[in-house]
Amino acid sequence: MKPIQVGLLGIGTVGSGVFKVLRRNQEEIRRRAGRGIEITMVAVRDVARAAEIVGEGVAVVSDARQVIANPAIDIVVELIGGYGIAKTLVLEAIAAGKHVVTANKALLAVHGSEIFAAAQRQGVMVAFEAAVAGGIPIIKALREGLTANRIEWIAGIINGTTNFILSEMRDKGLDFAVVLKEAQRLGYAEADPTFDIEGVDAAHKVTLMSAIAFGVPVQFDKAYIEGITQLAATDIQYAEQLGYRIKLLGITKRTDKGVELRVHPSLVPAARLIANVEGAMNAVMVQGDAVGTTLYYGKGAGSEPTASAVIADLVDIARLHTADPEHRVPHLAFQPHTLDAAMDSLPVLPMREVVTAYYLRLRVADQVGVLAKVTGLLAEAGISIDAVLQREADQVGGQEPTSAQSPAVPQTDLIILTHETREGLMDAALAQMQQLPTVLAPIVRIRKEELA
Ligand SMILES: NC(=O)C1=CN([C@@H]2O[C@H](COP(=O)(O)OP(=O)(O)OC[C@H]3O[C@@H](n4cnc5c(N)ncnc54)[C@H](O)[C@@H]3O)[C@@H](O)[C@H]2O)C=CC1
Ligand SMILES: N[C@@H](CC=O)C(=O)O
Repeated sequence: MKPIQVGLLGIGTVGSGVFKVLRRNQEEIRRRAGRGIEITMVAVRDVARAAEIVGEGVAVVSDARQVIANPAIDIVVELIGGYGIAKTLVLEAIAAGKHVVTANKALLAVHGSEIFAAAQRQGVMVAFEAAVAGGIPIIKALREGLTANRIEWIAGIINGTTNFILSEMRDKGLDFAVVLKEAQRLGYAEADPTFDIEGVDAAHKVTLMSAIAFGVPVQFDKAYIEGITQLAATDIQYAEQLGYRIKLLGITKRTDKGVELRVHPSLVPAARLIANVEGAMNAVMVQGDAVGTTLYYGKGAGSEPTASAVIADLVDIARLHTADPEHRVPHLAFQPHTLDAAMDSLPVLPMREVVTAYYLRLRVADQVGVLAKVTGLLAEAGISIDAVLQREADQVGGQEPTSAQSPAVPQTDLIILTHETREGLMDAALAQMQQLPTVLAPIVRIRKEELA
């Protein structure tokens, strides 16, 4: 059988990895796919540089539309990134009857419904294993391996840049800005690192997993997103003293009222495997009713790890493209006509309806009765306390007094762990606590997940 012909749009970090791995492992890949898979055309901004990577025998062009228009190309691989030109090109490739592989989580999280619907109409596949957790085959696991299960929840470390930053801040006591620069130097961070550190990249990924897990459309606009830029080294150290690590988690959970879809820093018990995922590594926990808890671990970014996922998609398409479209694995795991109806019974919940536990840190005046006032307000709100810790304000260092603080007032940090409560109740209690004259700085609130 003649080889499948692939056109690459973009040959940067991921594209060059795809090219190298496909060439290095071509014989094994051919035996798996049942036919060869060859990159025959590449579109890129810097044609001369790309020509050096691909060598002779591969056409390198600067206009991506030449790839899409080439009738010999069976699969278009979009590795440009972003929502702009990438969206136009993906839709044009679909309209031209090409199968598409993409690593672009931003594009699919925001415009997935439109893109999957267009692909459905054209009878082509849009494969995106590399879009979530890089080299970890989590899309395949959720869509196929766990297909017997009613998925209960997913919690993942799905952004390598932020996990690297949190690990380095904890281990080496380094500042946020220093570690971010290093993450950029190592190629983990997105072109605009704001997406990484503000939690947007993780929200793109958890949005895709949520849709596949619960059979609902992709709904990035309803995700709650909080990054790590406000996180103080003080809290990382207090969490450690209490037996927890702070991780940026992407969480999606099925509840009686709907689906939680959120990204924020979370305290996780230090004994959990996921709490020990360090550096730029990713890990995803999935809880299914039949299988129980499963954990998937590996490299979530980088040239060859991400290429591994892109090529797995190419092999899938090589195997499946001759099947009737209705006999292929649905893009979002569930049959497309069922997605909108499921949204009615499983709406994405507003953050005030989310139920979770909390870590609170209050910088307070070290006076008689302060603790009683604070715990009294929590009790009035019906919020149960799990543990209280008091530490001298300068004991872990790292926090300057705010302008509201008088250096003459002895200060202390109250650290409170609560049991689970509704976020709306916690918001109201925090607003009241913040009004107390003995509370000297903005209260720190970090959510806490037991993940058991
Ligand atoms: N770098 C990583 O580790 C991972 C990246 N991804 C995703 O993979 C995609 C690609 O990422 P990278 O390879 O890191 O990006 P990159 O910035 O290294 O490469 C982008 C490539 O697109 C080309 N390009 C830009 N505009 C173009 C246009 N109009 N026509 C043709 N080519 C054009 C550039 O010349 C470059 O070759 C993004 O969606 C990213 O989010 C996903 C997982 C991991
Ligand atoms: N910037 C991302 C790269 C992969 O998606 C990350 O840090 O995980």
